[in-house]
Amino acid sequence: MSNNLQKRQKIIRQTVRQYRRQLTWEQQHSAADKITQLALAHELIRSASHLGLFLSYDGEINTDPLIKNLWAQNKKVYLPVLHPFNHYQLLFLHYRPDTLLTKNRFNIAEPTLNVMDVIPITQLDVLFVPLVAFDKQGQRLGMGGGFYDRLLSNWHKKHFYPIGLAHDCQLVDKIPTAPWDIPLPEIITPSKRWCW
Ligand SMILES: Nc1nc2c(c(=O)[nH]1)N(C=O)[C@@H](CNc1ccc(C(=O)N[C@@H](CCC(=O)O)C(=O)O)cc1)CN2
Ligand SMILES: Nc1ncnc2c1ncn2[C@@H]1O[C@H](COP(=O)(O)OP(=O)(O)OP(=O)(O)O)[C@@H](O)[C@H]1O
Repeated sequence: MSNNLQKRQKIIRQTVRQYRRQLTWEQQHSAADKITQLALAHELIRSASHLGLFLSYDGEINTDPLIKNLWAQNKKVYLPVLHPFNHYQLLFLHYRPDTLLTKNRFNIAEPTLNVMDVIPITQLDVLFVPLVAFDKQGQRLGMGGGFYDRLLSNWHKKHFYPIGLAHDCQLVDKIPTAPWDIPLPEIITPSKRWCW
């Protein structure tokens, strides 16, 4: 990757993560409420049984209310867990109200690894994708680990439908992209559903 591209991406990450952290408790609460309502009214999500979510950190939109509503509808929720050996891979584990959580090396809560709870990514119907910034073309910039880029490559052939979740303040003019950056077909923010 060119140094210049990395630098531009780093500046966007720093700026937008700062915006996110500055959101007040009230703004966070209202944002979580709005994306939960938008998601629950979404046809594809209504018909999905197996959904990949993530547990929020560093100012990301709070997914707890959405997860609780999905559980109440008897849907199965899965969370990403860092692969123990393969540093760039995520596993998805079944998340239930009584699941034990531990902190991973990034300090993000994740289910304790138990192979019995792992689901092949191809069995997910919907994959909610975290992101740091997005633009009006649907390009996303993540935390920089390349985890979701790898999952999203050829997503059309993998059965699941990816949906980004973000605050409105995460929209930027243009994300400088690398060849492996995969645009999302949809991003839900508190104010609207962005579809491409
Ligand atoms: N909620 C949530 N879970 C997620 C992701 C995410 O973006 N959001 N990920 C999406 O891929 C994966 C974790 N990816 C990450 C990639 C890099 C850093 C990172 O650079 N963190 C530190 C610095 C490094 C460190 O502490 O060792 C930082 O905050 O700057 C964090 C997470 C899996 N789980
Ligand atoms: N499909 C891929 N195949 C091989 N390497 C990849 C792929 N996607 C990303 N990478 C590698 O991962 C690194 C990080 O990628 P990038 O900065 O685009 O991550 P990100 O989109 O911000 O993070 P994430 O996807 O985890 O949210 C890149 O420098 C690249 O080396």
